[in-house]
Amino acid sequence: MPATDRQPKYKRILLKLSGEALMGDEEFGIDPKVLDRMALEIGQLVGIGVQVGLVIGGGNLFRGAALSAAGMDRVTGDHMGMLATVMNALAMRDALERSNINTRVMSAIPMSGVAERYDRRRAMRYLNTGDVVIFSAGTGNPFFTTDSAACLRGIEVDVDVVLKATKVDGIYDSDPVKNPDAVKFDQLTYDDVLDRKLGVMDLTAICLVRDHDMPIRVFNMNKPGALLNVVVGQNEGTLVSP
Ligand SMILES: Nc1ncnc2c1ncn2[C@@H]1O[C@H](COP(=O)(O)OP(=O)(O)O)[C@@H](O)[C@H]1O
Ligand SMILES: O=c1ccn([C@@H]2O[C@H](COP(=O)(O)OP(=O)(O)O)[C@@H](O)[C@H]2O)c(=O)[nH]1
Repeated sequence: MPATDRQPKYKRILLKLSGEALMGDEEFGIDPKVLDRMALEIGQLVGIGVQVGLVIGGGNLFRGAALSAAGMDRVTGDHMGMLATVMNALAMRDALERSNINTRVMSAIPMSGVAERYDRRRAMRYLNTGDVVIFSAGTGNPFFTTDSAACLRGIEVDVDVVLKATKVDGIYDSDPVKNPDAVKFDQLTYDDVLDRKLGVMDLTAICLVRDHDMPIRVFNMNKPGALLNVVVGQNEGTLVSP
């Protein structure tokens, strides 16, 4: 069925893409083919009238915790990680705009001339007009992750659901990358994720969505069409809700 014949379940979403997803088969950096594929899939959502906010990680470039383990000051490492997310956001905007999708990059760290400073009300106006808004530089603070930034921005701009796109099919009873016998869940509560210490998202992010009853769906972005399936209400991945 063409994408345009499918009715969206959500009016506004926040899609979180991990930085590593942008690497494709490379060891580091950004694979332009992956960006183009993601732009195509995001364009399908815009095409059926869904308002899309995006948060992109920075793990394909720098992670504060890894830099700190190698001897760097942690806060400096986290600043580098946040700047990495801005680079990814600029690359994604470029790919989206080449697909004729109007895109705004906002940054939690003021960066005049490169990205607009994050402003909630302005972001909501852009979303209302159908522009994709990329929220970059995480929360602007060290010691947080872009999963937390995605949940924070999603709650702030009042999305219907936070979608965490990852490289596994959902949330399992243990890490499926390490345990081939791991069993996938279709649905979990926030407390299930916390009590069972399921490592797919950091605890700060889970606590934040739990406190605000914001549903999250974890799904595999490497599966073609999965994003559209999620948005039209099909049972992809794992739903975490109250
Ligand atoms: N219980 C679990 N269910 C699903 N994935 C898990 C679980 N525990 C750990 N993971 C790992 O979490 C990763 C998803 O997080 P993601 O943010 O996409 O990656 P990263 O943290 O490497 O950027 C998966 O690739 C998977 O290996
Ligand atoms: O609010 C934030 C968000 C991110 N980061 C830093 O940016 C890096 C990249 O983000 P993340 O690890 O979440 O990216 P992903 O795993 O999604 O690629 C993190 O490791 C942190 O060092 C941060 O300090 N504060």
